[in-house]
Amino acid sequence: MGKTSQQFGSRQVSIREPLPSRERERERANCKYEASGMGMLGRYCVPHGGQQVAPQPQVLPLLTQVQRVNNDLTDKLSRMARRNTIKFRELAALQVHDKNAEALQELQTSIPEITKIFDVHCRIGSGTFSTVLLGTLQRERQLPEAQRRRFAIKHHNPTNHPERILRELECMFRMGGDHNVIGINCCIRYNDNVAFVMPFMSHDRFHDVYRNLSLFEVKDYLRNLLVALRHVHKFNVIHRDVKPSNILYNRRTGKFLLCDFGLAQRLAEDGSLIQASDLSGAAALLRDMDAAQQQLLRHEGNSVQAEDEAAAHRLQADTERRMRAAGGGTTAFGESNNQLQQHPQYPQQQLQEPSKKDLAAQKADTQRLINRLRYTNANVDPNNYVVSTNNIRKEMHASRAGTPGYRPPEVLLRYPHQTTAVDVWAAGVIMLSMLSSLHPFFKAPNDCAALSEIMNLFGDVQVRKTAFMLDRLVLITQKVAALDLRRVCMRFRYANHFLSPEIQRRHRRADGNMELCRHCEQATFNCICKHSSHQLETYEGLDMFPHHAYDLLGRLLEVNPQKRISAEEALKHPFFIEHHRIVSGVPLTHQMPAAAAALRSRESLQGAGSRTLTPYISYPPGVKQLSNMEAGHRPAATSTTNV
Ligand SMILES: Nc1ncnc2c1ncn2[C@@H]1O[C@H](COP(=O)(O)OP(=O)(O)OP(=O)(O)O)[C@@H](O)[C@H]1O
Repeated sequence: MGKTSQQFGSRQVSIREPLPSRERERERANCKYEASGMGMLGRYCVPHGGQQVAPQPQVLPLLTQVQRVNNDLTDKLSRMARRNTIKFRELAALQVHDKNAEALQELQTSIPEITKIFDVHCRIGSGTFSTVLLGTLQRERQLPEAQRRRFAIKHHNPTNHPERILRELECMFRMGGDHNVIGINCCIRYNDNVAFVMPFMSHDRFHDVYRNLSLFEVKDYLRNLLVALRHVHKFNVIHRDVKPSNILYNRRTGKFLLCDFGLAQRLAEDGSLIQASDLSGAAALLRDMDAAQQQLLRHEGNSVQAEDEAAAHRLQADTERRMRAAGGGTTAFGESNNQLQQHPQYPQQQLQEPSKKDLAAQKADTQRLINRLRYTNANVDPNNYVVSTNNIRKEMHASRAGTPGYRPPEVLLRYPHQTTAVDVWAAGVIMLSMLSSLHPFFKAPNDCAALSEIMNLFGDVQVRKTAFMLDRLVLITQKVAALDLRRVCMRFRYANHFLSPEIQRRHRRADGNMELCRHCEQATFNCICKHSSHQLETYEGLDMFPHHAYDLLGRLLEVNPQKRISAEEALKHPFFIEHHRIVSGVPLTHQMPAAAAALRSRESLQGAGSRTLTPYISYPPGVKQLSNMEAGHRPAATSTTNV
């Protein structure tokens, strides 16, 4: 069809008219050629199993067309991605707006008194048991915004048990306002609705900061946390819910507060837990509170926020003083994963950008390790994985209060005589996330899986020994070797380094395969087993955390609660005693970004509120980049986008 031929000498040349599109398709399907390398855009076609040949003349226009279609498609896709990003943003803004309005309305209708005292601005946080809103005093309306004191108004859900509310109130009143523990200004009750008024502190979400905190900041965070725990534990109280979302940490000012005592439990002198239904102290508490309430509101106000700038200046002065005293040395600040390549002791690690394939392989490898850490045998009965070794005392009632992922082995083993060591374990889990850049580190759906996660990290022997000591027998189907905490943390934190094609190539066998450890399933040069028999790559100079950090981590995460370090002891650990050295000649602001940022002016009311509560939206990778570029940001390395 549509084909004419002309005779030129001995050669016959066929001229074909353009084919209608359906026929073109048929022709393409019949074509015995497949594009080489670059799909249909390849410059040469290769017959099946054959040699490269120049493309047929009629294939060329086809290829150009395909290229054009391909370009159009890419254009369309990126336009769609951009449209989706905008939609996501609008939706998120709408949702925030709705929830804000809803929370404000709820507070106004359930405790009308509040609106006579406070201007309530926006919602700053919400949990399972409450909604927290930002408020300022109406009588300070005439003051400039920067001088108005700010309060966090925690509106308890009416379904909250009064005992829980009372317990939280008592903890905040008796222990709060000092040693990094949140205080309370007043408590308002109207029928079955209760609101706590506390000092407001603008803070950073752990999600946003844990991956790029400097050594100095990690030390500071942990020291502050341990100071708070030491204070709480002196009162014989277990917080029971130590986790990042209950810690208010402002990276700009270095300020730190431990909050949310809703699950706190008091220990009696003999170490037994005081039962939740014991309300005998309520009358005394209310009397004491009555006396203090007026004074608190008048004098203390919101000292936290007002002190932000003063604290920042103090921080700056303090650092300058230390800088003068240190007079030089190596920096301990701001050395993050990204700075690995500039490390003086690692000059040879000029790692090139990994290709897409390498990145995919790295991601898969890391996911395999995470799966290994989180592995639970599917045949285990989650309700019957631990039995008492003591047949006489059959009951296994023990408090399980706390957040999954932060519960220590003694809680998972249903041990009734729990102590303040419960909080120390949770502090260890937070430190583990910081050192490994993996958060949440433990992510089990139930207590049985949580115990196997702990076993996958510390080995079955450790857990079974502890269980036996606590009169428990753990039933396991498979032995697990203990892992080395430092190597595990570094494997996650410096994944780019360990999985870089250069390093992998260096350790590959002659047959091109990588030798793997039988236990941890990692390459032998980077075996993460605690007792490894392989020849390991030395890490000297690679890690920003000193050995002391891992020693402290191991003590906080001691499986046996009776051997676990206390908050008081942990504060004396060499990790906190080491001096921070500052490089002379380098501007302080470059060494310690927090100090520089602290000099910025105070945030606006809305700004402070929205920084504290910004929703997370996960975008597909392409979309995320677009959204960042639109917002004028550099593409972030995180999987979530701050909208
Ligand atoms: N004083 C404060 N200043 C600023 N923000 C606060 C303050 N207190 C609480 N928030 C914010 O409100 C959030 C929820 O507070 P809190 O943990 O006390 O509530 P909750 O209902 O007990 O939460 P959860 O269910 O997580 O235990 C916190 O994560 C924090 O972001």
